[in-house]
Amino acid sequence: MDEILNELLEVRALLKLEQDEDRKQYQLKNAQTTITERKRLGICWYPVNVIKQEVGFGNKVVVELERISGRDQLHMFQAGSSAALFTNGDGGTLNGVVLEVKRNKLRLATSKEDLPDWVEEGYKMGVELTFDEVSYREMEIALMKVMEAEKSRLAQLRDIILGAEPAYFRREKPFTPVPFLNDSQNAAVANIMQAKDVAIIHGPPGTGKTTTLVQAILQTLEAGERRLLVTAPSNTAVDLLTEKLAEQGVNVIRIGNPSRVSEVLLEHTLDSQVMHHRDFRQLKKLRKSAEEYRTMAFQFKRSFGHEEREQRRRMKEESKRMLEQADDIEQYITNDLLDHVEVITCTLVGSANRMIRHLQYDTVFIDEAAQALEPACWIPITRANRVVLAGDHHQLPPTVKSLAAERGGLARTLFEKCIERQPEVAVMLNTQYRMHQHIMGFSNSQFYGSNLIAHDSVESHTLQDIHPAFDPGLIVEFIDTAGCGFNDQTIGEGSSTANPEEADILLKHLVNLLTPYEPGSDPEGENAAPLRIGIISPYRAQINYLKDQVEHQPKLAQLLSRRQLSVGTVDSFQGQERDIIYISMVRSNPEGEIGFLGDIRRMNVAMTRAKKKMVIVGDSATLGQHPFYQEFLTYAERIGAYRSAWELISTDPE
Ligand SMILES: Nc1ncnc2c1ncn2[C@@H]1O[C@H](COP(=O)(O)OP(=O)(O)OP(=O)(O)O)[C@@H](O)[C@H]1O
Repeated sequence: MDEILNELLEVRALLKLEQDEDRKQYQLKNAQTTITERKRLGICWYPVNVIKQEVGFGNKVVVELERISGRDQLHMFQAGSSAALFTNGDGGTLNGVVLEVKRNKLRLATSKEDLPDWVEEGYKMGVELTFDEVSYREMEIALMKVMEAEKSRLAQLRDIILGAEPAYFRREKPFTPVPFLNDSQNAAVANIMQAKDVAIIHGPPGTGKTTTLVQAILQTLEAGERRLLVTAPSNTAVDLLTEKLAEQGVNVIRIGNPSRVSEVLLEHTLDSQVMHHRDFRQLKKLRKSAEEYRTMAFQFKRSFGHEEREQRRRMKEESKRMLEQADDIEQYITNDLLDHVEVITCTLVGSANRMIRHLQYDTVFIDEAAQALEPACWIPITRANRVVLAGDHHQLPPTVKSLAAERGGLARTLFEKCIERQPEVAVMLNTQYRMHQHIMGFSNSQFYGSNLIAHDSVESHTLQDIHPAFDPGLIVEFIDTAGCGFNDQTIGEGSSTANPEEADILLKHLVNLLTPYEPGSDPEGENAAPLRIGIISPYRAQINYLKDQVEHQPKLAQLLSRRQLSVGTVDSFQGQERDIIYISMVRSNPEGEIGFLGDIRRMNVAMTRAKKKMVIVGDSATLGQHPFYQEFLTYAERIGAYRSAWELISTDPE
């Protein structure tokens, strides 16, 4: 027991380090720069005008701001960001959360029921992003709850998930397989239905993890559980699940701000559900009257006499009284909705949102659990009777900014701990629907114990299936630049690395491959989709170079503008797939220095994005000094994927 408490104390200490580092990086970027610089960085708009004020949830004022200078410049504001309105008139600031951003306007939900006087007094104002302390505070609260739990359900879940107590399953419980799921997917759903405490879906690339998770949620509802929480660390994943559940006719409410605007998502936000409630009209009427009183009150400016000030005070009070009443009605509507809902969806931190933080759930589902910080996972678990985790601990771990926290193990997830200490709670999905068997082969042997199988529909598919003009050729190619005299170069004070010559070889190969293909000539049909290509590199400087060069190749530029070609970091491709993937390894030096190519989980993500063709360009002499890449080279030779870059160089007309 003490061991578990010590472990949690350690996690708490690491989280503190991370918070300090995160804040430090934020402050460095923000506070030590001038307003002009902050504007340039896209974290500040200045000056802005208040073009509208209204009353939002909890009687707090929502202001709509419009930027006056720097219009249409790129910026970092997005729904959900913490931001503050500020003035250098009297140095005031007003904290809030961004609700919505539209080109040069944004709506800020402030933390106050009344705007401070400086807003009305004609000072120049700006709005800027602030450091997000809320997430850290919620993680800290959750960790404390977990550590303090005794003889409660939370205490049991903590001990089971962290491996100190066995997990219990009702294996005798009958389960009817879902007809369109494969055997391992059905086994994962059955495992969830029979689990009393915790179950894990381990979903390697392309194995239908989302499909399986959605079916598990439907089955759980069918079995009579009411009110489930479905969460993930990222808004994108939460949005996807919300849409899929809504599609299945589930009564679902999305708490928090969706990351994109879609009809289905908007319809399922709490705000929208409140608006469609039968008692909403009453609420609206009260808010409107309150607004009228406020407007009247503001007609009495400070400079007027005692009588007017008194009037202003009375009207503001009346307005406040009405708003309180409106708030009660809103609370009633919200409770009514949350009492009857089947599934609530939100991010991990969002599960501590004040609208739902008091709720308990029969089952909490956490998707992308292998990418979430442990303390963030505890936030929803403190509200759970049962927990289901889904993810793949062989793909990207969560990002940790503090080197000390990372070294201390903060990137080690709850998913990883649980699957290692309680392997029997997990079922691995073993059939993948993405990669040709040669593309799957290496990752399969390195990470999945060779237990993955390529489904019949993909195991031998080739580019010819997309377009008859393609030569089926090799499915996997390793283009070896060893001996070509290339060298990687450090860019920007050691922060990134590039290898332009390697990039040129890569693009030359791609242009050759695409010779028989005319953009826009893709076969038409119900399931036909245009060819899609991805170029991945772990290094930002290399990506910048590649992007620049792509613009100079007419066909590639055309594909880029048709969104059939994308160039990006490994992280930007997580969860995605392309027909063709090129990977630029960059590292090429006599010291065998491979930098963060040594992060093999990141490389596993890169190597499992391709469906029909994967081309890796790199220097075998440098890469081969690392055992993982040495094995890759052996694999490439075994399947006949090895080629020397000389073949490409010698076909150069120059
Ligand atoms: N049982 C199945 N039969 C046929 N196709 C399936 C099956 N399960 C999943 N698929 C297909 O596999 C693809 C991936 O499914 P899904 O999006 O659920 O996967 P995922 O595991 O969440 O993906 P990722 O690897 O990005 O995490 C989809 O095109 C889906 O239609």
